Amino acid sequence: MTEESWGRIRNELLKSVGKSNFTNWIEPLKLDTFENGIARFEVPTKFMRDWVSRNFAEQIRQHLEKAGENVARVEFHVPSRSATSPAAVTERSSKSKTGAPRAPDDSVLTAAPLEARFTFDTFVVGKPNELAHAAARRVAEGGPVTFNPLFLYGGVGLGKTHLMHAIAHELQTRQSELRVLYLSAEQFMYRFVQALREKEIMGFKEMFRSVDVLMVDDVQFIAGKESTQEEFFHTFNALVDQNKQIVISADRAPGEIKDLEERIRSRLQCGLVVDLHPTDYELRLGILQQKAELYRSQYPGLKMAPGVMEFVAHRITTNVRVLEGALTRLFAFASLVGREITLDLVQDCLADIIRASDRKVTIEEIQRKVAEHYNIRLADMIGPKRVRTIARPRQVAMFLAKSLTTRSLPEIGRRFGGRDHTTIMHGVRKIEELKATDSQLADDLNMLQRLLEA
Ligand SMILES: Nc1ncnc2c1ncn2[C@@H]1O[C@H](COP(=O)(O)OP(=O)(O)OP(=O)(O)O)[C@@H](O)[C@H]1O
Repeated sequence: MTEESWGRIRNELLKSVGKSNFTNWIEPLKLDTFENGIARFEVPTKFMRDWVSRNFAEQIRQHLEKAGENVARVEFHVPSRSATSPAAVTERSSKSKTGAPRAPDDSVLTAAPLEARFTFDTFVVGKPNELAHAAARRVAEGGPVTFNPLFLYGGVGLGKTHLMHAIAHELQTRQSELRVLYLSAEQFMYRFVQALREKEIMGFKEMFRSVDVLMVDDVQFIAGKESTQEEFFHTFNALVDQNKQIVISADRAPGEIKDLEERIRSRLQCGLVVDLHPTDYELRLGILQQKAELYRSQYPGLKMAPGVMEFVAHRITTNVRVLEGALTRLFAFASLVGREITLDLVQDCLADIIRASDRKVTIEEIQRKVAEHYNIRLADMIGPKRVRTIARPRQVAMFLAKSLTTRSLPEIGRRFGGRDHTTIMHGVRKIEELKATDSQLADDLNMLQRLLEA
């Protein structure tokens, strides 16, 4: 391949990766050699090497191939300073040319792959995560270090990893010369053990101490692992001394991680400790709406009945990962069977998830809260009176029993003084109809639902 044909290929790449990716990542590549089907490119920094090999190598290889070059793989290497470290490599398959599985180091694990969709743009902000989001944004601005470390914690699937990747993406865009290293605590340990085994501990130390931003996910993993903790401690101190930003995440607050050395615990508490709270209804709805937008473009023509998103946001409260999984399943299922996404379809398709995440609101609780709200006697909820002032709240309670519990209509009927399931169905429909036009009723329902969920 000549410089000239590489020039043409670059033009093609510009079209496929877009202007800003091209300027950031492709333009700085210098074709070094092209021999035996291996195209070697020079990249200015290690970080860039890892980034390009993770995100663009395959595209580059395909473009070369399209242009008629017989290319088995592309490699990137940093000249001079880091010439001794292995080049990041991407291959057509995970096997090496000899057919043997690749050793882990072949692909350079200096940073774990970043998930492209974990950006600030796709992160929905609500009350439960606004502080964590603001702190992450501040770090991502890349200005002078104001708190070190930033310690993000929260339960499973609440967005810790998403925020960390978002910081890395943002820093990358703003200051591509920064060396940002993101990895899980498990990978940290893995690399440490490997360095010990291969007597490359100096290289390990040098690598970790030369980054500008270090992000370690799931730090609770190193608890109880003595020598990894020790090494982590030294790395941490060395970076803080150089005023380099550190971002840490864990599933709980530093003080609550068992078997963590006291000196590490206190270091972790030194900066800003913020938690991601469990999601609330509004945040869940926001996340669902955002994801649904994406799916709508993927599955054009698929219809969704009103109230579906609200129902899912009410009923699936476990965590965002489960919420996303539910939506994925819903769209895939609906498109497979060619049906509109209705509440019935949701109940069919997500029954297991809904059951698992059921908050166990009881019908009795619903009756009590609704009676209190409308100022009627609890006994009248299940009694025979038909006056509107009692019948309407009773229907509201029926509606909530249907939407907030997994009880069947006959079962709900039994709890409402032995009424027939058709009566319950009538009540539920009535409220469904009314709430579309009666804003007072819609507000009442919202408030009651929130009360019952609290
Ligand atoms: N506020 C949010 N907006 C949009 N998506 C979100 C939000 N919070 C979480 N998610 C999504 O939920 C999923 C789980 O999030 P993530 O992997 O960041 O969780 P985590 O807190 O790191 O969980 P774990 O403790 O299991 O590692 C991801 O797909 C992420 O994009």
